[in-house]
Parts: sequence; C-alpha cells; structure tokens
Amino acid sequence: MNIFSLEQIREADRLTILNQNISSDELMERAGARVFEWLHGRLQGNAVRIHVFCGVGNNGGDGLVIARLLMESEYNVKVYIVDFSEKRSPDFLLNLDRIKNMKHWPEHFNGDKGEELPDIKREDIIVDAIFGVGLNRAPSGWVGKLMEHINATGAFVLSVDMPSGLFMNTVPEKGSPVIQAAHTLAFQSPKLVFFLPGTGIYTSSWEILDIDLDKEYLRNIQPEAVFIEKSEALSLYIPRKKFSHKGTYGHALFIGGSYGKIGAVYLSAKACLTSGAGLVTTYMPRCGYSILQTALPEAMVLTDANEEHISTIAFDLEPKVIGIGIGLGKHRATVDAFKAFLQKNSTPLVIDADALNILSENPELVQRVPAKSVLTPHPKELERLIGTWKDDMEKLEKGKAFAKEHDLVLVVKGAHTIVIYNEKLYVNSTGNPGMATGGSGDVLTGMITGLISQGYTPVNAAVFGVYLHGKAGDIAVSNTGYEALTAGGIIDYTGDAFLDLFARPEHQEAGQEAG
Ligand SMILES: NC(=O)C1=CN([C@@H]2O[C@H](COP(=O)(O)OP(=O)(O)OC[C@H]3O[C@@H](n4cnc5c(N)ncnc54)[C@H](O)[C@@H]3O)[C@@H](O)[C@H]2O)[C@@H](O)CC1
Ligand SMILES: [K+]
Repeated sequence: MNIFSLEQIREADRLTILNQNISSDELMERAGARVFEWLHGRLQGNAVRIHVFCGVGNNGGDGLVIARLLMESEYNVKVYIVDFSEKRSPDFLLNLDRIKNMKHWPEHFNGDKGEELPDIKREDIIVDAIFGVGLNRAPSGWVGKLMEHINATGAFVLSVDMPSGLFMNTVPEKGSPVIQAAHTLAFQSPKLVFFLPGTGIYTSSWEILDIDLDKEYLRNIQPEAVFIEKSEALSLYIPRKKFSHKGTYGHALFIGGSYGKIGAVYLSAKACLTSGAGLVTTYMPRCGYSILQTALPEAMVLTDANEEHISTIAFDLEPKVIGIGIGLGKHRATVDAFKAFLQKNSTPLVIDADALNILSENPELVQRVPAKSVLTPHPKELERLIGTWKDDMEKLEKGKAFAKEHDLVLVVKGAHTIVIYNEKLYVNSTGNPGMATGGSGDVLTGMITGLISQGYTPVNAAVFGVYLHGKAGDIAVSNTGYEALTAGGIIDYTGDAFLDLFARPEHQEAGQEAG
C-alpha cells in the first residue's frame, strides 16, 4: 500500500475534482459519507451521545458533513466549532449553513469568551475533525487546552484523516497538544507519521477509507513510502525451481562470534538456512567450533587461529554473500582483521552489530563497503553511524542521505522497521513487542543474508526479510505469548511465515494496529 506525501495528496485532490468533474464540496461530501458509513455500520442507530469537534478548514468541513449525516439518521449529535482562525474554508462555511438549515446550532469556541469546557462522559463518542493534513503550526493555547480536555474525557475518540495536532512532515514539539485517538480513519492512504515511534503513539489503530482520489495520478507517482503487507511481500517472493540444487541457492558465509557470543552466529546461520540458502559456512574463533558443529550440523565451520576472538579473516571459498558482525566483539585484533578484510573484499555484505560499531568508530571505512550492502542497525547503532537527530523525520532524512551517498541499503529497526534504499522508504507491517528479545536481530541478519544468497536483490532481501521476520514473530506469539517468545522461536516459525504468503487472501486493512 502506498503512503503519499502532503503535496501528493493535495495534487490528487485537485486532479480528482478536475477529472471527475465534481466540485470540492462534492469530494468533501464523499469523504464525510465514508466516515458516516463506518460509524453507522458499527452503531446501528445506537443512542450514544456523539460530540463532533470541527475546525474551520476542510477537516472541520468533513466533520460537519459527518455530523449532518448522523443527524439525518437521528443520532444523538452535538457539534462544536473550534474557531481557531478567521480564515474559514469555503466548503466549511457551506456545510455550516447546511447544519444550521437543520436547526442545529453548533457551540462555538474562539478562546476569548472563556467558554466552559464541554461536558463529555466516558461512554460518549468524540469525532475529532479539528485539524487534518493542513496543520502547519502548533495549535494556540486555548485550542490546545480544549484538545487536552478531549483527551482527558476517556471517551472513544475517532480522528478524521489524522489525529489533530499531528503534522504531515514534521514531529510536534514536546508539549504541543495532540489528540490521542482510539482509532483514525485516514482518507485514501495512511500517513507516514502513523509508523514513527514519536507520532505513531497518537493513534491506537487506523484504517484507510477509499475516497476514489484520481487513480491514474496516484498509480504513476513515486509515493513517499510503501507499506509492506502480504501482497507486497508476495510480489517479491522468488519461487523455487524444480530442477535446482543447493548451488542454485547460493553459499552464504557468516563472520562473527567471540567467546561467550557464539550463540549469535548459531542464530544467524540457522535463520539463513531456514530462509532457504543453499549452503552456509561460519567463520569464527576456535572456541565456537564444537558448539556450532553440534548445534547446527547443516552448517560448515571454519575457524580463526585464535581461540576466543577473530584475529585474521581468511578463507578459501567464494561466498555469494557475507553476513558479518554478529557476536564479533571489538578486540583490537578483530578490528584490525575487519579493516584488512574490507580492503580486499568485494562480496556484498550484510553488516550487523559490532561490525557496525567498528564502522561508526572509523567512518573512513564506510567507503570500503561494497555498494548495495545491507546495514541493519538498531537505534543506538544507527545514531553512531549517522549522528543524532532531532526527531523521527530528521532520522529518516539523514538515513536517506547516508544510504544514497554510499549506495547502501539501510534497515532502520523499530516497531515498524523501515528499509531505506535509493531515496525510497519501505515501511514494514509485521512484528510485535515479543520480538524485543536478545538474538532477534541476529535472526534478521541471517534471514536477509539467506535471501541474498538465493538471488534476491539486496534491497528486496532486506524488505522481504524484515517482513518474514516480523510475520514469523507474529505467528509465534499466537502460540507462545509475548513474554515467552525467543529468537529461536522466530526461526521455528519462519516456515509458517512463508506458507502464510499463500494462505487465504489478505484480510481488509481494517483494524490495523499502529505502533
Ligand atoms: N484530498 C483529500 O484527501 C481530501 C481532504 N479533505 C479534508 O481536508 C483536510 C485538509 O484540509 P485543510 O487543508 O483545509 O486543512 P485543515 O483542516 O487540516 O487545517 C485548517 C487550516 O487552518 C490553518 N492552520 C494550520 N495550522 C493552524 C493553527 N495551528 N492554528 C490556526 N490555523 C491553522 C491552515 O491554513 C489549514 O489549512 C484533510 O485532512 C481532510 O480531512 C476532504 O475534505 C476531502 C478530500
Ligand atoms: K482530525
């Protein structure tokens, strides 16, 4: 599913009106009607009190359409106008007249009358149509107070298009008011901010409503980001061939491990085999030999001369891809070995853990990383690589610039992991908090390496690997619960994650969990 930018939504809006030969107010009616149908389908005429808060722009206009349609179906509706500006949108004004024609007189808030805050009960419903995509500065004092009052009621808050107070392309300053939505109904496409840690917290779940914006235009543009769900993942899948052999699926090598951290290599190697690599070899210090040969007889083991850490990186094979850094440690000899390895290596890499830390401590080494290699940093490792950021948006911008400059695939880990390559963002839909457990990252590195080994391009391997990893975790938790999920458990359910790609058609987006 595509995620569009503010400019793209505005243009789609304009072209829809032009090409479908409708007025802007007809488009607003369509948008409001979709929200009304959503509510009506669930409430079925229930007498619950519905408080509709409308701003004075087009989001507020949508709110007025929703309120009118609810009233026409005899719902118990109260409308409030949050008069935050003298510049009211024409379609807002048109719909305000229509509400007044129904003999309903909205309560106006404009800040200088010291209005009493409305009395709203926990069991009521609030429709938040104060600000939509047009917010361009923090709401002023009294508007913020009203928004905080809404948040404090404990009522179910349904946000129209986006929770009021969120911006499309920046993150609200600390203390800036934002509506805490129970659910958000977004028009046409989800917003990027639903997936970022600092802003995704403002809606517990979200759904999109199709308002039939200009399909031709939306199909032909490069979206701001792509949301990777089953259908996108399936489109990346490469079927196995009947007349194939282990050589067809590549030889993957893992370089890593140190005394006490052999398990990391085991997890990567096993995840790599489980995701379909033809052959796997691990290169590790001598102390890892028996452990790996015993725990994972399917893998081959090469050892360093040193017992406890890697001191030289030398091997006599030609792997298709190398996963490096898992459990590696940062012993001086290991750092030197890694530097020497980068000088002569041209095989694509999947770089994780201590190899990333060595890179960030020696930034000149980044130039030595082969183009299109995959980097899988968690937030701290990312910060060491690209520097600090003021908010999630800046993090993505810096990530894009870094990936572009070095022609690398960057996997920005989080609740919604985002893969960055060639200025494109791929936002993952799968995964859960049970996966925040030691070794989960080693499994991901193993999966991505395994996919590259089989012939997936590095960017596709990263996007597909992140999806599969999360999906395996999601299937696993349905059996283990969050707490008991371990990294090994994610590997155990990788097969189910593959099978799930071909299971019944994807359920409609309804009720997605965000954040
Ligand atoms: N193409 C679409 O997707 C459609 C959008 N519609 C609705 O239109 C909304 C966007 O409407 P608008 O562009 O009018 O913007 P909003 O209604 O989101 O915001 C209101 C206006 O207030 C001003 N403003 C921004 N921040 C302010 C602040 N802190 N204090 C005071 N004034 C402020 C801006 O001029 C802004 O345009 C969407 O979110 C959606 O709900 C729908 O009506 C139909 C179609
Ligand atoms: K809103």
